Amino acid sequence: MHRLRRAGPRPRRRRPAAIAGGAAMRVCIYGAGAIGGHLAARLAHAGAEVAIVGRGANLAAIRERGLRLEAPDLTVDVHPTATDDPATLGPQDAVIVAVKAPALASIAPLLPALLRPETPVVFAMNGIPWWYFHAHGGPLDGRRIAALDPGGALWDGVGPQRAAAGVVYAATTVTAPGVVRVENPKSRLILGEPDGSESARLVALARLFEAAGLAAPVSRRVRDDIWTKLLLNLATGPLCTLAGVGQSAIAAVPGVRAAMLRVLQEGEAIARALGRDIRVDAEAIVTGAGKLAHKPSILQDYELGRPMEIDALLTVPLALAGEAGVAAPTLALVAGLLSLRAQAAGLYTPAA
Ligand SMILES: NC(=O)C1=CN([C@@H]2O[C@H](COP(=O)(O)OP(=O)(O)OC[C@H]3O[C@@H](n4cnc5c(N)ncnc54)[C@H](OP(=O)(O)O)[C@@H]3O)[C@@H](O)[C@H]2O)C=CC1
Ligand SMILES: CC(C)(CO)C(=O)C(=O)O
Repeated sequence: MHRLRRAGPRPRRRRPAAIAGGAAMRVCIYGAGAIGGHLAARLAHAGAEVAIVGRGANLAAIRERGLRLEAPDLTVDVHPTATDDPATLGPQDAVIVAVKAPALASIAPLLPALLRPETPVVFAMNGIPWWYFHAHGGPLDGRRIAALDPGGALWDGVGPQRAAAGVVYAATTVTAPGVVRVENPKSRLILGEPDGSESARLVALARLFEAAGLAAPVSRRVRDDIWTKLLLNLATGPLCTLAGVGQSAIAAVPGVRAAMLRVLQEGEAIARALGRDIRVDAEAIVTGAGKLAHKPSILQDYELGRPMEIDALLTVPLALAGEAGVAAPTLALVAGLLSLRAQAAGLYTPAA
């Protein structure tokens, strides 16, 4: 039994989605930190068959005491299957990867043990994904991004045809091993296929998350969603990390707020030059970000001495801006400073 403590009125317990044949959908969450822990806890609480691949102190705590989610709408302790060896879990109906981008190369060889020929792999991560140009169409179709998939381990070993996007809106922190706190009241996981189809595999997964109390729309234009989310990361992550404070603190300083607005405008121009149909309300985004004390995950990484997602969040978007002939001087400045700081801390090595 899960121990429950809920904030607010008791939500209706929904039945988990089922796959063809009536069996419960087996989902593996690879990487049980802030985002993976949040997703796994909701699924487990809703009764889905969820297993976690984790490591270290976090895994030890989940095995010993279970996983605790503290979200505005739900506080719950769950006890999902948790392991450091994906081979012990066997093939899944869906895999959700929620590690930081620099960890992808090391997990790539271990993912196939979780896969049947039809198993989708959702990368619930920030930034430009390694598969971005798969099914993109146009002259860039099928282009690989070496900085995000060194040696092609994911493209060749997992395959872009399995890949799907997971765009996460949830300001989340691991506050202690096995304990995940979500700050914003309305979390969201936008799912999307690279080819824009509303596939049965994502619709089934979306139903599962919706049943678990997490909004999970399936987007037909998920690259637009990837960029819209990335703009928020660009406006918050680097400046918070340079200042060593959370979002509300930077947004309260007029000069920094102005830089956040400029970064959003530059990011939007890059996205539009790449064909994305997005138009953001920069003022509203900065105001919204400034309401949360949240330390962006890239700052969390810096403070905890973990490899930082500089390539997926900054280097690759800036390289794409350069190719598209879009000037992004403010973004280049904050990215350059952050890169230097990350290199000095031994948390990032630029590609040669
Ligand atoms: N936190 C947030 O608010 C948000 C984060 N995101 C994005 O979501 C993605 C995940 O971020 P987040 O959850 O914050 O990151 P965390 O660092 O909190 O979680 C990642 C987890 O993966 C584990 N991990 C890394 N490598 C392996 C491995 N080889 N085997 C097993 N487990 C492994 C890490 O273990 P260890 O701790 O030992 O490194 C950690 O527990 C990132 O792309 C991030 O940018 C998106 C929206 C919001
Ligand atoms: C919550 C948000 C948007 C903060 O920048 C994020 O994605 C992160 O922490 O990485």
